[in-house]
Amino acid sequence: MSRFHEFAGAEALAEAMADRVAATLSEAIGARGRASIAVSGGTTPGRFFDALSTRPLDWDKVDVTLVDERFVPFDNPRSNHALVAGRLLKNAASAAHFLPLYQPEPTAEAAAATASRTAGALAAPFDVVVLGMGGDGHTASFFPGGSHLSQALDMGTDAPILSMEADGAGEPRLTFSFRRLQDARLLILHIEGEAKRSVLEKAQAGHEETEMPVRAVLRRAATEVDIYWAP
Ligand SMILES: O=C(O)[C@H](O)[C@@H](O)[C@H](O)[C@H](O)COP(=O)(O)O
Repeated sequence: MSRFHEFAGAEALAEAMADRVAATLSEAIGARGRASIAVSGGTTPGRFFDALSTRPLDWDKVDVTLVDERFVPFDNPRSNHALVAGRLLKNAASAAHFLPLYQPEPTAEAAAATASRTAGALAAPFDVVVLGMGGDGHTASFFPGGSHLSQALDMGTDAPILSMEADGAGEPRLTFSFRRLQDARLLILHIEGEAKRSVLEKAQAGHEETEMPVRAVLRRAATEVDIYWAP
């Protein structure tokens, strides 16, 4: 199930989504003393990060991590950590505690195992998960044809973080599993543009998850998905 939130433009979406996420994080801190959020990288979330970074809350009680990461170090322009450091972990949000997925290990598999003991050890469920979606219907690093796709989508998978390789992914990836993302207290899918709306409609019209892995989130996430969209 999902709820569709349409906005006139990207700025209005970013402000509304930042308000909703900030309220959820503050509520979590009030209820449990800390809050956790896993965010996606890519080109879509920048405005949202800028807006969220200004929201007044007890950021020193917020654990921030990534839904997925490219297997590259911080100084690589493809790094999602670098994106979050530059666009989110500033202003009020500079006080947040960030847990990276990338680890300086010889392989992505070894990095996934190490990250599973650090970022992956954050208490489940996340308070907030923000997903993006690619034109091929991937979300997180659940890519069609991915090397560990079935394991990543399997609710029986214990490992919180897995490596993933796929033709459409570029470098090897590190990704939280579907199981660790799907029950977030607030589960958002953030997409923008007409092309992505068409991809979403195609995903909603079918059921084969290996073809469009975002379908796993749309069809069987424990939490109802809040879809945020602007043209
Ligand atoms: O590491 C990543 O790239 C993201 O986590 C990925 O899942 C992203 O959300 C989609 O690929 C959409 O990316 P765009 O926002 O660039 O379209």
